Amino acid sequence: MSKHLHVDELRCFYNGHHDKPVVDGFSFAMQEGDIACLLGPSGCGKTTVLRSIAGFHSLAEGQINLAGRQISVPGHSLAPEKREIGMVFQDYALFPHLTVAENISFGLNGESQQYKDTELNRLLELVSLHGLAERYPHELSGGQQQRVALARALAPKPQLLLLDEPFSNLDVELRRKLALEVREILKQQGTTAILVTHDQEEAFAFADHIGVVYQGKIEQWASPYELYHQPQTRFVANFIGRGAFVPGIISDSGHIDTELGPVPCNLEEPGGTRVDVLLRPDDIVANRDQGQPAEVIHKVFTGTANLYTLRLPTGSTVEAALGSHIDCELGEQLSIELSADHGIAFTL
Ligand SMILES: Nc1ncnc2c1ncn2[C@@H]1O[C@H](COP(=O)(O)OP(=O)(O)OP(=O)(O)O)[C@@H](O)[C@H]1O
Repeated sequence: MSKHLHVDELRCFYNGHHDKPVVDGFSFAMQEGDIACLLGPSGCGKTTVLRSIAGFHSLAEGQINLAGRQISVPGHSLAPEKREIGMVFQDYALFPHLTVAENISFGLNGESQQYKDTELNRLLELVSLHGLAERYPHELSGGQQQRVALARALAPKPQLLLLDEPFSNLDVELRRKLALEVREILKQQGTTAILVTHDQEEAFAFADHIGVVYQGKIEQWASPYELYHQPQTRFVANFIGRGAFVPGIISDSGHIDTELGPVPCNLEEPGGTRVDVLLRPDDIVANRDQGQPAEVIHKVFTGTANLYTLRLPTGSTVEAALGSHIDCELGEQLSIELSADHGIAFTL
């Protein structure tokens, strides 16, 4: 099946900075109805890619195709309003002097009155704002305003919806809740969407596929599960989830020997190869009788668990999420062992 969106080898510059591209060799593709996320640290180029897809930034190289149409190539860019792309921004961008109903209807301009009325009701229902149609934006909470912005963006039935940090003005709890709610709405509509964020939990809750972006490129394009369990680069391993690297050596029997014991090997390198192994906090468990000593150097209580940073006898540190009933103070020794069912290692 041919993909709905193709982003091919994008290269982008900003005026006056022609020596160094901010986006370089950037590619991904999406099926219709897919929800993706571009996740990466500040300044890595996420917004530039989103703006290129929306038609606000021209390409130096590469091309973008949406729903069988070429919408951007160097020297030619289809006007943003002709792309059939909807956008939701961080700052809601609602018209302050228009009611909720009028704001949403704005996305239905050019349609017959009967169609407008039916669609408006459907959209109000969809974003659970039925009772608030006559309110003005300043009479709504941040979460409600963002639902209006979403309904307005969905009204023209866009081929693609772009969401640029749409939840970041909201408090953490509401952010997670709204991310899940919006995902449900998009899935219900079959809308293809791309979210840009640097919030990993939000990306995990929202997206089917995540592109981890670093220095203007996609480091890895994968499901949240794969990114966490099979990171393909050190950057992804570090950036996604928690954990720490410890040194290891690949044994002749195909394991990796570490100072905490053997870990299954994910690499096809010969015995004797030196590697760094990523240990996640849930790879380490307490074992009072047969464990190995580790000194508590940092501790965060997270409710269900204590997240410990532990120093091993060689000086390496690891993180361990241990049940909150295991309550040790800084400087105390814990007895731990490895319980990793797969390894994540990188050659030196
Ligand atoms: N108008 C501009 N002129 C020059 N350089 C720019 C401009 N806008 C962005 N940049 C630079 O381009 C790079 C990528 O910026 P971009 O906004 O795409 O990153 P981002 O990943 O979206 O970051 P953030 O998460 O902070 O929004 C950065 O180094 C930034 O400083």
